[in-house]
Amino acid sequence: MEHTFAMIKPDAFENADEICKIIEGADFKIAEKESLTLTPAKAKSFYGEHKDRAFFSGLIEFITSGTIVAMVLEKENAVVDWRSLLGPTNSKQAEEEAPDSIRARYGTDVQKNAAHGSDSPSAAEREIKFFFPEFDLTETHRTSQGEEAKEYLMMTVVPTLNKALTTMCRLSPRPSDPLQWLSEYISTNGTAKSQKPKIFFVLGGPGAGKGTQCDKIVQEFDYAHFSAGDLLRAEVNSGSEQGAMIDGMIKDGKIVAGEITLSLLRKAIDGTDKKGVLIDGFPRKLDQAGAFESQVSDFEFVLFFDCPEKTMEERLLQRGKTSGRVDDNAESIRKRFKTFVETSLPVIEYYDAKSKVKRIDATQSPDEVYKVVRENFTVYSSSNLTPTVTSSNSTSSTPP
Ligand SMILES: Nc1ncnc2c1ncn2[C@@H]1O[C@H](COP(=O)(O)OP(=O)(O)O)[C@@H](O)[C@H]1O
Ligand SMILES: O=c1ccn([C@@H]2O[C@H](COP(=O)(O)OP(=O)(O)O)[C@@H](O)[C@H]2O)c(=O)[nH]1
Repeated sequence: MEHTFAMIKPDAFENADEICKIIEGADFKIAEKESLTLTPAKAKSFYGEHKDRAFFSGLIEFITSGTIVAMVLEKENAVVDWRSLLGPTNSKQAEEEAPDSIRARYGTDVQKNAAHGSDSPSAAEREIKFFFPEFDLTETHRTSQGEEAKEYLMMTVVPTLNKALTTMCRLSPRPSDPLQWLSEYISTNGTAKSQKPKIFFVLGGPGAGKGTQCDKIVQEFDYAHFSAGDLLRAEVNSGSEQGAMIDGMIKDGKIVAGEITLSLLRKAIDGTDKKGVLIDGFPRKLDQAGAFESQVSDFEFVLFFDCPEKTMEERLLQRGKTSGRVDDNAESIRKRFKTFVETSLPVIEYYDAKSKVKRIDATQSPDEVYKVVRENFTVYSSSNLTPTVTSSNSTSSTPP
C-alpha cells in the first residue's frame, strides 16, 4: 500500500467534506486528516523549493489566507492516482481537459487550484513527514521497495533465467548438477558480451578426429567450423604467391607463419553470423595463441582430443587412401607427429595450467566420442538441441 500527501487549499475549504467523499469514493483511505491554518513561516518552509520563483510571495499569501486540510491518503499507486483525481495544475486547463477532476470542479486558476498532491513517492514522504512527523511510513517503504525490486528483476535477470531454465529442462539427459549447469549458462549467456560469437579451439594430434567431431558439433549446434589446415590448403589451391610456400610447409609437417593463418582465420570469423565458431587445428604454437587472443578474440575453452600416435597413424594412413592430401603419407605423418609433440603440445599444457582445456578421450568410435563432446556445448545453446542423445561425464585421458 502506498501513501501520498494531500492538501485542500483555502479556496476549497468550504468544499472539504465533498472533496473527502470524492477521495473515499475513489478507493483512497484517509489515513490522517487535520484542519489548520499555516503560519507564513511554516508555509515558506513547505514551499521552500519555490522561494526564488516570481509567484512565491503570492503563493504564501494565498496558502496562509484561510484554513487548509492536510491529509495522508492510502491506496495502491496513491501518488499517481491522487494526481490523476486532482487533474491538471491549472484549473482552467483542468476544466477543458478533465472536467470531472477536483481542480476543474473546485478551483479557479493556476494558484487557486483547490488542492495539492505530492508529485512523486519521495515528495510524498517528505510532505507527509512535514505535516505528520509521527506517521509510520514503513508500509509505503515496504511496498515501493517490493515493487521496485520486482521491476528490477523483471528487467534484468528474469528473461535470462527463464531461458536458462527452459533450456535446461529440455535437455536429455538433464544435467546431473543443475546449479552448476545454470551457473555456467549464466556466465556464458547472461551478458551483452554474448552478442559476439563464442570461440572454441579444437586441438589434438594429426588424425585425432578434430574435423570429424567438428562436423558433428556443427550439425547439432549450427556453429561455424574453420579448419586452419583447410584455409591454408584453399590458399594453396587459389594459386596465390604464398600458396607454393604453404604447400611445401604442409608436406614437411611444418607450421606456417602465424600472421598468414591468423589473417585467414580473422577473415573467416568476421564473415560469419553464427553464435559459435570452432577453430580447428589452431593455435599450433604458443605465440599463435597469444596473437589470436590479443588480435582477434578471447575464447571459451580448448577441446583437446587425446589420442595415441599409433591410433592416429592408422587413421591417417587410412584417410590418405582417399584424402588426396600431400601430407597423409608415412613420411609426412612422422614429421607432423614430431612438430605436434615439440611445438603444439606446449600450447595444450599452457592452457591446461589455466584450466581452459576439456580433455576428451578420442580413442572410442566417433559417436562415443561425440557423446562426451556435446556435453561441453549444451550450456551455450538455447536452441538446436536434440533431446535424444544420452551422455556420460568422463573425459579420461591417454598421455600423448
Ligand atoms: N573416433 C574415431 N574412430 C575411428 N576413426 C576416426 C575417428 N575419428 C576420426 N576418424 C577417422 O580418422 C581420420 C582422421 O580424422 P579427422 O577428423 O580428419 O582428424 P583430424 O581433423 O584431427 O586430422 C578420418 O579418416 C576419420 O574418418
Ligand atoms: O594453424 C595451422 C594449421 C595447419 N598448418 C599446416 O597444415 C597442416 C595440416 O593441418 P590440419 O589441421 O589440416 O591437419 P592435421 O595435421 O591436424 O591432421 C599442418 O601439418 C601444418 O603444416 C599450419 O601450418 N598452421
